[in-house]
Amino acid sequence: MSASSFRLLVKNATQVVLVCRNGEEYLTRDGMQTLAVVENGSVLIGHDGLIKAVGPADIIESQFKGAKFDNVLDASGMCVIPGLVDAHTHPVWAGDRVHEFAMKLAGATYMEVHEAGGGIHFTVAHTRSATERQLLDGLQSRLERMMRAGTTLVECKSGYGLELDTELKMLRVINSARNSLPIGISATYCGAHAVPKGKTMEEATQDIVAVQLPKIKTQIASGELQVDNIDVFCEKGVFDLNSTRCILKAGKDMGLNINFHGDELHPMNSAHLGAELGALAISHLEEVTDDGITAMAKAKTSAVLLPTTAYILRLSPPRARDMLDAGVIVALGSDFNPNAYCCSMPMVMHLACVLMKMSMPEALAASTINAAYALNRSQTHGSLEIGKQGDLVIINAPRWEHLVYQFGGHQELIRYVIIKGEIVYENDKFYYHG
Ligand SMILES: N=CN[C@@H](CCC(=O)O)C(=O)O
Ligand SMILES: [Zn+2]
Repeated sequence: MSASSFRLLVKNATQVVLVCRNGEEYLTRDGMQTLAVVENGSVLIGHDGLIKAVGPADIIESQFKGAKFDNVLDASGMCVIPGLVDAHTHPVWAGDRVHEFAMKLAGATYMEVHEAGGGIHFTVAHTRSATERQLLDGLQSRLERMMRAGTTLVECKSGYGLELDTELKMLRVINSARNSLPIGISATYCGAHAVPKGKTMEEATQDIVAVQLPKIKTQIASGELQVDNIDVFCEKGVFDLNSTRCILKAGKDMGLNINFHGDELHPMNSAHLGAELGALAISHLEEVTDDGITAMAKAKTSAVLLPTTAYILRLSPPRARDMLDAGVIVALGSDFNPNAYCCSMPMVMHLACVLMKMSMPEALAASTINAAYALNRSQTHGSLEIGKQGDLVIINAPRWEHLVYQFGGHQELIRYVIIKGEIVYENDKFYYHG
């Protein structure tokens, strides 16, 4: 091959986990059992940030003899996996809720706290009065923390404003983070995260459909905002099925992907609604019915499961095995929010394995290709294949499964995080205890 130049060569990794190798948009149960892995492999990333070659180290070495590389990382003894994708977070807010964690540990339920004016309402009050700069500072440090834990693409929701100005403020903050940090962002408008104090559900629905969405549409058209998805918290005492349908349809009509909270605390028929509307994803699903599972499998509506929430709220975990057996596309998310303060997808994968009985390959596929599918990004993210974005995590361990197995050990295990072929995090304090 003629001499050419590239941004990054990662060579001689003990394992390169491709996840899949045939351009799959997602994996269902059978495809998740044995992920595509190259032993002693290399990955080459071009100046455009895209993967140019991935495969056995000796083949890549001879194929690219004489080529120039801006950067070469010798990954001998280490493993490479695709950058992790976190398909569900609420990272823009002010005011922590550590006091509510104490209440919940003492026995209060999520809805008891919410109905007493705490929970989302507490965060809404603090987020409304925070400045855009304060919110951006908080968001940036949370996203950097996620990046250090291996996340390279993350879904970020608004939803602590519940009125036009604050929802727009949150979406602008997400936009600024997109422009100032290397991490990939999928932005979600979640103005229907709760019914604001002083309004009925019907009034809140009307405000979203007639006031908030049209304004957001104008700002998307003018290029002021980039918004990818629409979300509603479809739950008893929050938004019922009809209001949810009305809001999601209005969002879909303006080109947003439907990606909403459903069947979390009560069976709401959210899964049927998502399938009916062609939703790309429904999150939570702790209370989904068997029929709902069947409907999601048929519609290829992915299930974004959030083991941190079930763990913290001591709920029965979502039925991942039943969903996988029925052919549902299962993805994972951290659900980072003031209730579930977890920025780490490796910890989410561990919880998914232990609490939801997923295998480690299933958990990795759910945190890469399937999470990318939930965000409509699996053409560009979620696996190490030629032409996809060069987002990688290099783990200082001889098998990739250590990242899941060593619960809370990701900070020591992750050696490099790479986005578009650039090192965005280098850990020089790494070590490996076998
Ligand atoms: N369930 C609704 N929304 C969030 C919690 C948000 C909050 O409590 O602030 C969730 O996905 O867990
Ligand atoms: Zn959520």
